Amino acid sequence: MQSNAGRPGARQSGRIDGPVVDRSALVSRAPTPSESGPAILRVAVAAPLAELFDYLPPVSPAPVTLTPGLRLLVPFGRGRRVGMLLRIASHTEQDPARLKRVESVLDARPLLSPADLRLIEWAAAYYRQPIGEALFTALPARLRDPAPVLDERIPGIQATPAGLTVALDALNRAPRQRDLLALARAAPAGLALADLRASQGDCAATLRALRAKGLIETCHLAPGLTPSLPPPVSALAGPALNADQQAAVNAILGALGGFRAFLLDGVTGSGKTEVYIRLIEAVIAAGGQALVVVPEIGLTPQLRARFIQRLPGPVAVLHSALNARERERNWHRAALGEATLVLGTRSAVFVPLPRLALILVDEEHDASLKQQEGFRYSARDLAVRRAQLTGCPVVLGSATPALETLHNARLDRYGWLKLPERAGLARPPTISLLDIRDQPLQAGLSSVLRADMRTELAAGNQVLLFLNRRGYAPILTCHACGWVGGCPHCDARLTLHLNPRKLWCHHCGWSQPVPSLCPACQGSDLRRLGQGTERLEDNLRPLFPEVGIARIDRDSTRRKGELDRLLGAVSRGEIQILLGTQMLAKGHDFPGVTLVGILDLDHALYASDFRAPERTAQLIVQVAGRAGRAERPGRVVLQTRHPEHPLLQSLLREGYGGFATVALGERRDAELPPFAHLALVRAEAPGASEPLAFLRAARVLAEGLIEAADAPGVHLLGPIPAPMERRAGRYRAQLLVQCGERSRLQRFLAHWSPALRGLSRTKGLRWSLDVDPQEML
Ligand SMILES: Nc1ncnc2c1ncn2[C@@H]1O[C@H](COP(=O)(O)OP(=O)(O)OP(=O)(O)O)[C@@H](O)[C@H]1O
Ligand SMILES: [Zn+2]
Repeated sequence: MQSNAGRPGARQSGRIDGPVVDRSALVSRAPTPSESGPAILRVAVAAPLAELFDYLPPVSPAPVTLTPGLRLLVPFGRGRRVGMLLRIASHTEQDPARLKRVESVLDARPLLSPADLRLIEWAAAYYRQPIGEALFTALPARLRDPAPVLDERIPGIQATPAGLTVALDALNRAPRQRDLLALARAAPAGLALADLRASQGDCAATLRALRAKGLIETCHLAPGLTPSLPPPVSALAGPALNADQQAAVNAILGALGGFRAFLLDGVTGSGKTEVYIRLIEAVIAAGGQALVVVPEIGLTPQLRARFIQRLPGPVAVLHSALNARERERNWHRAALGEATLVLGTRSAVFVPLPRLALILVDEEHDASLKQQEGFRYSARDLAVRRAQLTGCPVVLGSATPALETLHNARLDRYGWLKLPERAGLARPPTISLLDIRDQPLQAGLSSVLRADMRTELAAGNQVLLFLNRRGYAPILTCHACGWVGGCPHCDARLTLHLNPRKLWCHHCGWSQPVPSLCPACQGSDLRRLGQGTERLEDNLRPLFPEVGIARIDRDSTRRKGELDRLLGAVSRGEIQILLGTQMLAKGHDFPGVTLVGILDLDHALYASDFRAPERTAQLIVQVAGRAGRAERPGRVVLQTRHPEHPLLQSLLREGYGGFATVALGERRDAELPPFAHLALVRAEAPGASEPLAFLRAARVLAEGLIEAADAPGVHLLGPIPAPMERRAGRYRAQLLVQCGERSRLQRFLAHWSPALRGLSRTKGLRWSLDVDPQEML
């Protein structure tokens, strides 16, 4: 029997090939409990297991009161595992004599509060994910190991006795040193280095100089005591808000203190970020903490700088460019209530915030807010749930809201705040379609677009070219026999890259040398078909030899700090032509860009995923939105061979709102989200038949359960092979579950997902359950 069997409220969830429950974990050599009945500790173990496990308290008295949210080291199977204490009970379903004891308590105080635990438990239940997996996904990665939390003292500097007494005027010839010393003197308990860097920029050399003079020394600050620094010297006050911005700010401020969800529906360049900053200012001034969640790519240095420069710190930033220690330290500063603002990607939605008063989700339509592996949660949807549990407002901001979000706004579930106009003097860009059928192209650019580029560059403006395909050429083929370089592990072609030179699979990462002769017929006429960003860059240089050109895509920004460097060069005007993939599409504010060229999006117009039109429309509007963000008006030229395509026509005539109305109508007719709710089971195995066989069995199981779960109206579609059937050497298939009512779907999944775990599997078969899937691949 499993440790939580029969426990009221026990949760089960689907899991991927996790270890089976090891019953030996429960066989105990521990001392017999006392007569009075011991406390039973219910623990979630850091493993993909849905069950909670019961343990006895540790033998030696714990250094702290046992409270939910503490990490424990527990015997498990033949080894030990880190777990988290979730509940303290007075009895167990197990034979108490067989329970093992907790070995030790790892933390001095709970890492998660009851409210944090509630959110994570809710998420694990909703997404049918093992609780241990969900919990430890929400914590900094290092805490999966029995390591103690980081030394919480924060490295900083403080003035020495000499530094406190020296006359500041003595430093007049070194004004930076004088200013930093003045800051240090004003903070007798010391200044956190991280805050100093955030507020003053890189000041390592100045600090070294001051230290050499014996005026400052390094120190460690206790958390919770770091003073907030004044905003940096360079900071400017924000612009006066326009009427729409002010109305949005007022509506949201009026909702503080209780739950309410808002859609901030503001066209590109309408000043949504400015609205966020005013809201956060108010929250901080009232002693609260704010949480801002942004997509992977959205956390650009520019956005970080805007928040950090305008708001009194400390700001805890959480993104993938930080190393694990920096992330963990920022996590603690948030959890201890010290950071007033947390700015982070997806997993920031779980960061503990004792005084949380406002949640903002920027670019809420972005697909990267949904985690696509392991614990498959939507950070946007969890942000709304968290706001509800916390009793605070949540604001979802976008120029191209997800159809789900627009639907909620139309039904009045969300307050709908609109910023229909660009802020300041900026006007909306004009968009034109350019029919390139029969047009001679150079570097993929029509003569019209090239002429437009010359005009803008001559006027001292910047040009942005968007091409959503990285590498040199998507196809390498033999002109004699028709051989095409394909991935040996995927149903996909290999992309030719020249820097470094290789044939590369964008789906599984496989790469191989570029052949000089055709591997099939030994012919020597190998041709490169099509154009990726690498080739576009090469082709542009001879066409525009005079100007600075920068390419921004995943390859060109792989090195740490490279994206910052390139974006810096753009904003200083050292770059005139900026080309790249969708990394360029979002969030950037390039005031000098007046012309945007969209080179080739035609393939996206005919993609099979039901969300493809929505994503394509969002991409076009977002890319177009990079044009004309300051005084100079912007133009967008979209090259296409399908100028009559309805999506392009509706976008052009009626903008994103018009497109969305049509798209929502189509979703209603097809009974797709937001008019129905989906769950997707994916299975993959080394052979083609196994995943389909597993999913057929899953379907039979489901058909038998729909009635038992009292979930009529749950429909099963499939199984079918995935659109790309073979990937990384494995065959993939999927089974879709659809239901008009979310609660019914949940009821069905509650029965089905534990049953799925009992299905027999062939060796090497893996499966996963994705609730509210975003990608159907
Ligand atoms: N009230 C205002 N008056 C003048 N300028 C403003 C005002 N509000 C914002 N701006 C400026 O307008 C520009 C665009 O603002 P912001 O980047 O906040 O827009 P956004 O809506 O977040 O854009 P996007 O969704 O396209 O990323 C910025 O340079 C910002 O400083
Ligand atoms: Zn591959």
